[in-house]
Amino acid sequence: MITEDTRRLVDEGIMLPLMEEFYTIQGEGFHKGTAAYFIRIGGCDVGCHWCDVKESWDAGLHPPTHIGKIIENATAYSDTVVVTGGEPLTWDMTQLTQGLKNKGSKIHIETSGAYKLSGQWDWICLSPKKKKLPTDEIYPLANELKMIIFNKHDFKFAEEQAAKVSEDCILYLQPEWSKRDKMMPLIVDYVMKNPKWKVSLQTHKYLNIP
Ligand SMILES: C[S@@+](CC[C@H](N)C(=O)[O-])C[C@H]1O[C@@H](n2cnc3c(N)ncnc32)[C@H](O)[C@@H]1O
Ligand SMILES: Nc1nc2[nH]cc(C(=O)O)c2c(=O)[nH]1
Ligand code: SF4
Ligand SMILES: [Mg+2]
Repeated sequence: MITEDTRRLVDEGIMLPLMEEFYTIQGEGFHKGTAAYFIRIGGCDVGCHWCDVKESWDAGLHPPTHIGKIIENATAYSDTVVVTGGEPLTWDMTQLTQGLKNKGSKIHIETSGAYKLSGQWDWICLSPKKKKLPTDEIYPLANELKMIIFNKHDFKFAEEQAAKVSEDCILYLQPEWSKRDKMMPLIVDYVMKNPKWKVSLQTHKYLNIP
């Protein structure tokens, strides 16, 4: 049972439901290959049927954890921190990112952008989902757009989303993991015909690391 006090601290972003934290190599997108400390915050109701961390969805399963502890752990390992989930923007990220910034961390977020943007970010990886589109405010701020390709229609959705981000936003197509053998040849073909896009692979899954 969560007390009223804990609930208030979570609402204020002083505590967050922490699913897991781990030091690894960023596997995806622009920073792939870079060592980083990952903070996975529980809670997401976007509901992607192919989500590879469904265990994260129910915030109630993940212990409310003081951000001071999260920051202490992260900064002991790495100067680059990736905040992911779940959907991290379910929560107010102001306090967590301020605390990390005070310690000089480079702070990256992996987000669907479906909820109000909070926090200060050095790098925003926006991965829009059809079921709950990003808020208008996040598109111009995204540093990379990472579209997941599960079927052929996803190329059209990817183009619609690319039309909304800034000129300098780096565009990635990433195969949905279970469909990678089927979709990868289509992605290769698409990127050669439309070279504003780049391929992103979930390289950590090939490397067998978290
Ligand atoms: C698990 S999500 C968490 C962050 C946020 N909720 C989001 O969707 O961006 C982290 C990244 O993994 C991607 N992803 C999730 N399941 C995937 C799958 N089965 N295959 C490929 N990418 C996947 C998401 O699109 C997102 O870019
Ligand atoms: N190594 C590694 N790289 C990642 N990039 C994005 C991830 C995520 O789940 O947000 C992820 C992840 O879970 N592991
Ligand atoms: S938005 Fe992210 S965490 Fe939520 S279901 Fe989709 S991929 Fe999973
Ligand atoms: Mg992942």
